[in-house]
Amino acid sequence: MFSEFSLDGKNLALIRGERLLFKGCCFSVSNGQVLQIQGPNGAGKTSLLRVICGLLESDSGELVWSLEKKIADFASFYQKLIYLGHQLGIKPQLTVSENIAFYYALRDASDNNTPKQQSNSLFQQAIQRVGLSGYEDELAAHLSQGQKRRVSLARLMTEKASIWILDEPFVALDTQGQAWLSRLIEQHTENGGAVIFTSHQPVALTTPVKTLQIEAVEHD
Ligand SMILES: Nc1ncnc2c1ncn2[C@@H]1O[C@H](COP(=O)(O)OP(=O)(O)OP(=O)(O)O)[C@@H](O)[C@H]1O
Repeated sequence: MFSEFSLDGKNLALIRGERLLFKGCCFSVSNGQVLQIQGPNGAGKTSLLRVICGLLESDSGELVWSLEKKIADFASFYQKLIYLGHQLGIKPQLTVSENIAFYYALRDASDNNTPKQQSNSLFQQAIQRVGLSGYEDELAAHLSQGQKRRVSLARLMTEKASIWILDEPFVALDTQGQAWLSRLIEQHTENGGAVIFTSHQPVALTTPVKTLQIEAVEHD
């Protein structure tokens, strides 16, 4: 379903403030693969995700994106990724329905090919799939942390991004929510997508998971 792509991180190093967070960081991700970034608090996992998304620049090393086996510029790749960070990106003053409708409106604004009626039925399915049926008219501000996380994760179903970049996506989810997210990730990779995520916990997936350990650099 997704065109052929790969992303290679080569010898990346990052300094934040005066502190060298990591160096010599290498990884590779392509269609159908899952990469879990692990490491202690403050090692630089979120920072690395931000480097991958182009929100931070590494101090050395490079990221090599390729599409259909050809080296691609970041702008072409940017269209293909979605980043869900620590901030959930939901609007507390809007209801669950309105938040999810907003994601679809964003998607439709950049995609004239999906008929509106199709979006509406996808929208109902999304609310059901994230397990928030019955909460459609609840203000997001009044939801629990896990329910807010579920609203945020609905974006994964609205976008057609091939690479999902997820910072601690399992945080606050209950057992059923974790199983649902695991299945969503598996389905995405079965369709040829890729997922890069951080988690302090091991995650059970049927898709093989590559791991990248970020070690805190020793400072004197
Ligand atoms: N804007 C900033 N300026 C300077 N240092 C920063 C900035 N943002 C983050 N840092 C520092 O970079 C380090 C790595 O932060 P980061 O959030 O990437 O770690 P992490 O591995 O994701 O941690 P955690 O497991 O706690 O989420 C931390 O020591 C943090 O204080």
